[in-house]
Amino acid sequence: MNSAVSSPDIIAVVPAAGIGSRMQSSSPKQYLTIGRQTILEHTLAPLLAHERIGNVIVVLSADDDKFAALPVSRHPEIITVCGGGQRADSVLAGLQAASGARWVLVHDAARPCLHPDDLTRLLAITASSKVGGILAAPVRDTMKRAEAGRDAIAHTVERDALWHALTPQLFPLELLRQCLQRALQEGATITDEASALEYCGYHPELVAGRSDNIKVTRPEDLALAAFFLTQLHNKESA
Ligand SMILES: Nc1ccn([C@@H]2O[C@H](COP(=O)(O)OP(=O)(O)OP(=O)(O)O)[C@@H](O)[C@H]2O)c(=O)n1
Ligand SMILES: C[C@](O)(CO)[C@H](O)COP(=O)(O)O
Repeated sequence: MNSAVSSPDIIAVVPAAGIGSRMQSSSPKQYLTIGRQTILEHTLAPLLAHERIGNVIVVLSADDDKFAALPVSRHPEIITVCGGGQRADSVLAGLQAASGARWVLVHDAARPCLHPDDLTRLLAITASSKVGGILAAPVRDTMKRAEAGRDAIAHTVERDALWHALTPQLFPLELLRQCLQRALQEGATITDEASALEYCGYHPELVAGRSDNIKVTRPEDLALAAFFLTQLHNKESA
């Protein structure tokens, strides 16, 4: 336990209200299992274990009947709220239940392979940043823009300074709440929290993160996530 931390100054929001349609599975992907735990349990573990993170707000779909059966649902730091139609609506619902912390960390339920070193490096920006930032991975492939309406190359996209946005994403709680509310009210397309701040004119920091912090999205991602989690747990127990 780090004695320098007097009390948690970060609250976490975990959007877990999706249906996982691209996963083509019978149950929402956050409840698929890797080893002995669901993807959601793997995702929650490092957040609940971090001394700077207090409550973890898990955003569930209104008809979720699985979370309550998980032991983690009884953790004293867990709060649950109902999500909305889009991920951004779910995150905003989570923010409406967030209080008592200066910072909010938003992390996809579908990203179970978060490395503790990445979490630590992201949290370190609170010492210097007033805007916040995100874990991100520099693009490694040549990127192509398709022609409208057809799978043919229109042109190559300049990949210098091009990054994959990951999660967690970390922002001052009130700033994110205000930016997300305004962006959604004004009909902006918001696919991550940083895009709400960008919409309002801010430039969040990019914190280079590991490319094995994958979002389980398609069927082939499950085996990859299982491999990465095995690597992570072997390292932690070494
Ligand atoms: N209305 C929504 C949609 C998504 N999410 C969450 O946002 C994260 C990232 O979204 P994505 O990977 O797109 O998950 P799904 O929307 O479930 O997947 P799909 O788009 O394939 O249906 C997931 O943890 C998902 O549970 C959410 O809380 N509320
Ligand atoms: C938030 C995110 O994971 C950053 O890459 C991504 O935008 C989520 O997109 P999705 O279509 O909701 O999975």
